[in-house]
Amino acid sequence: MANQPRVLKVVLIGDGGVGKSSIMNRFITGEFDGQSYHTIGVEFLTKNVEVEGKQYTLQIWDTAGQERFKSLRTPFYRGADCCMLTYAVNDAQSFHNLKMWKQEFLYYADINDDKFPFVVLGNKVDVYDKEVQQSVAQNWCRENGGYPHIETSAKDETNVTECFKTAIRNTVSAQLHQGEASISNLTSDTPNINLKAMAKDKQSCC
Ligand SMILES: Nc1nc2c(ncn2[C@@H]2O[C@H](COP(=O)(O)OP(=O)(O)OP(=O)(O)O)[C@@H](O)[C@H]2O)c(=O)[nH]1
Repeated sequence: MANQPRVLKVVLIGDGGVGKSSIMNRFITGEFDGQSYHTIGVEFLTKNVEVEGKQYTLQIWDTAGQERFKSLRTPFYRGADCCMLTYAVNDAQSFHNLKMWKQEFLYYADINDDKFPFVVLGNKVDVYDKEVQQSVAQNWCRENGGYPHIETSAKDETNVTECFKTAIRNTVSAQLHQGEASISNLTSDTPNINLKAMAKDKQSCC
């Protein structure tokens, strides 16, 4: 059981057309399709990934970004371990909409915790008509919760594997901190149990 890969549910959200499906497909199949097909509802694929000597099964949920599919995508936010807020670097509006996406996710995932492990992706970094500078996006991430920010290209494969590995590291670290925070809330008269070690064990189970 200890060697079973840990399953992590990662949800990709962001405006229609920013490249969510392309990022997922590039990561899973290694291929890129220049055609545009709007996702209807959600699709999910899995992939086993090793990070720092540990095995994870990433369950990647690609959601439809178009407003008309809102009711189809939001039921799938619950139970997410991590959320990738995605914009396209050549589409400033998709970057401005990240705040709305974050709120939608927290509301429908029923999460109050602002420390939820979001990762922000600026996709299509291969294009020449960049509208969102990296420093601007990094500032937004810093001011909105200290989220990792990664510029990706599903087209030329820039940082595609790296962004999912960052998602894993960030999720594991956030869950570990949550475990430690709940431990520190317990009274100190539990002397015979190493609670911190238990929280760490929990990371490698299920
Ligand atoms: N230049 C470039 N184009 C990309 C990149 N990623 C995706 N595209 C193109 O952008 C378009 C939209 O990509 P999708 O992956 O369908 O976007 P999406 O975010 O899944 O869109 P919805 O399903 O509507 O939410 C397609 O024509 C892709 O080929 C990229 O990294 N660089």
